[in-house]
Amino acid sequence: MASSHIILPKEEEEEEKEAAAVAEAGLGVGVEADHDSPAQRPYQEQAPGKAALPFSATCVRISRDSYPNLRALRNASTMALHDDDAAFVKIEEGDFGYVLDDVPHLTDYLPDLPTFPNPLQDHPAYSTVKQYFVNADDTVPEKVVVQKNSPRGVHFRRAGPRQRVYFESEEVKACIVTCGGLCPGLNTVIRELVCGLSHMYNVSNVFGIQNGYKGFYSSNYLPMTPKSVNDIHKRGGTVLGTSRGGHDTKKIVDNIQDRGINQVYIIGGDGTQKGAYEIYKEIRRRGLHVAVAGIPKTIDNDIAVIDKSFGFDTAVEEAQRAINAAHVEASSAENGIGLVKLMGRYSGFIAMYATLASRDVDCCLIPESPFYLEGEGGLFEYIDRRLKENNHMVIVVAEGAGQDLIAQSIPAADQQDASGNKLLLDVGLWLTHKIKDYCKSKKMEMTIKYIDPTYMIRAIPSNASDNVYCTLLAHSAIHGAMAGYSFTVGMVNGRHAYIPFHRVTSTRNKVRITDRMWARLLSSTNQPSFLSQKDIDAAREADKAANAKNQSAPALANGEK
Ligand SMILES: Nc1ncnc2c1ncn2[C@@H]1O[C@H](COP(=O)(O)OP(=O)(O)O)[C@@H](O)[C@H]1O
Ligand SMILES: O=P(O)(O)OC[C@H]1O[C@](O)(COP(=O)(O)O)[C@@H](O)[C@@H]1O
Ligand SMILES: [Mg+2]
Repeated sequence: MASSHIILPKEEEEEEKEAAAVAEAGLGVGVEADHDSPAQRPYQEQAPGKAALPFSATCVRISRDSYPNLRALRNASTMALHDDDAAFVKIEEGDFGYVLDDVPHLTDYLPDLPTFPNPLQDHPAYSTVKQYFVNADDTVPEKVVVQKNSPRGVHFRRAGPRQRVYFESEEVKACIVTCGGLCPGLNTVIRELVCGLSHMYNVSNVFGIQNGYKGFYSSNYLPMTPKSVNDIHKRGGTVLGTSRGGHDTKKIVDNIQDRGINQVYIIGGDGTQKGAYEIYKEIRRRGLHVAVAGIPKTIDNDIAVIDKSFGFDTAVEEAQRAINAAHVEASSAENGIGLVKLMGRYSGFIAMYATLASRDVDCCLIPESPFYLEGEGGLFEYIDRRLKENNHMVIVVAEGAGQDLIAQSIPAADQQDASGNKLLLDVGLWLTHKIKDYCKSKKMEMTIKYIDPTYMIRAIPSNASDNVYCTLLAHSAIHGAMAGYSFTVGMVNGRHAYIPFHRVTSTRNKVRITDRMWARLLSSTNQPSFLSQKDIDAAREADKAANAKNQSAPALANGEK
């Protein structure tokens, strides 16, 4: 395969200079392992017990010294990669600007591990599957919209069962932990991990870690069986308990090592995936035969790279009940206003999708789109107009919206939770008072009903489609761990993929107010955009800069395919 193909015109000169400097200093791309192409090493021909190599072509260890490749990755995507992470990044470059941002494999530091046939091939239920195993070289593109001459861009390793695995079923000792806030579907993922390990790979040693990361070193591990988890998907929350804080890498890995755990399944959001990455790095430093699989969870749906996080659909669906109630209350009163607060600390995906789904919402406020109350084009003016036209209105506000505005009238205490997340001021309550005061000042009779369903929404079990999604995520995670990879699993453009930890933790998805999805919302509610021409130009410029960096394709909004 060709390499060093992505050279972007913008920085060509700079690149050349850097490459020359690297060559002069005698530095370069450090090749960790050189793997044959699949044609040269059909699995069937391998001597039993000999390590099957995890992927074809060159596995490159990127370091500060192998700068051109690192630059290629940075250029091929909008990701901001820290140099500290660079030592753990595996990049493979191919023809026409193809970049594989690969996930680490056990053989990266334990090259002589034996392999075993995948027990799935003897499973009667899977005997009808046309292709038992995914092709070892299959990858999934990060961007699917490309132009004729654009480079092929960043790809991730496709998820799925491999022909050979790096663990014998009897020797697997797996553990599962849930961290961070609750989210519909946690119990379904736990259930499907336990059942999938047992049913697909005959693994019977599975343990639950209680109450998040701290449970690794402060509680007993709970044995879990398909029988003990049979019904848990019908319940909200997590049967294992969860927490924020408590991540102590050394103590966690000490316990993993002492208890002989060799597969770690970590369900949680961006903070949790950062923790999973730290655990992986420590496991690797110690040279342990342990795979780490992250399953991304966040009700806010703001985890980078993946199409959607589990539980999001359920949350949007459940939010309809609150919006309906707000609409009933508002439309039954004279000048009635229904105000619904939905979750979304940094991003307004739940609010945006719940609004678009409902059609009863007159105004949606999200963190990404700053709003103002008074004056021309402000919220009060819109409320005035809407009540005159319709006699009632429904407002949906994401909890992270308007925080700067609130801080102007309520001194922010700047408190944080155990994970270091800033504690938010209640925008719903604040807005209720502000609207009441405004109407009073205008001597306008009105009724406002504030509904906060946030914790009720995230405490319910996942809906049918999320249940299926959770099952697929759990299965993909199991296949990857059995095959010896460490990764975060997720759906990328409709295909499941193994994504490097650094990818999902280095940025956060946000609603892009310059995208068509937000325009759809504005047109469906008819609300003011609260943006001046200057704001719009600035947002466009920011997007342009991001897209210029990502030459492979213009970035699309989450969900806008
Ligand atoms: N940078 C980090 N390194 C290691 N662990 C982290 C990091 N950030 C958060 N965590 C841990 O991840 C867990 C959940 O994090 P949090 O941000 O609260 O939720 P979420 O994972 O849902 O985003 C907590 O136990 C926290 O200590
Ligand atoms: O009250 P808690 O448990 O800290 O959770 C509240 C926060 O959790 C969230 O649901 C997001 O958390 P996750 O990313 O962990 O799912 C936010 O929307 C909300 O601000
Ligand atoms: Mg978080």
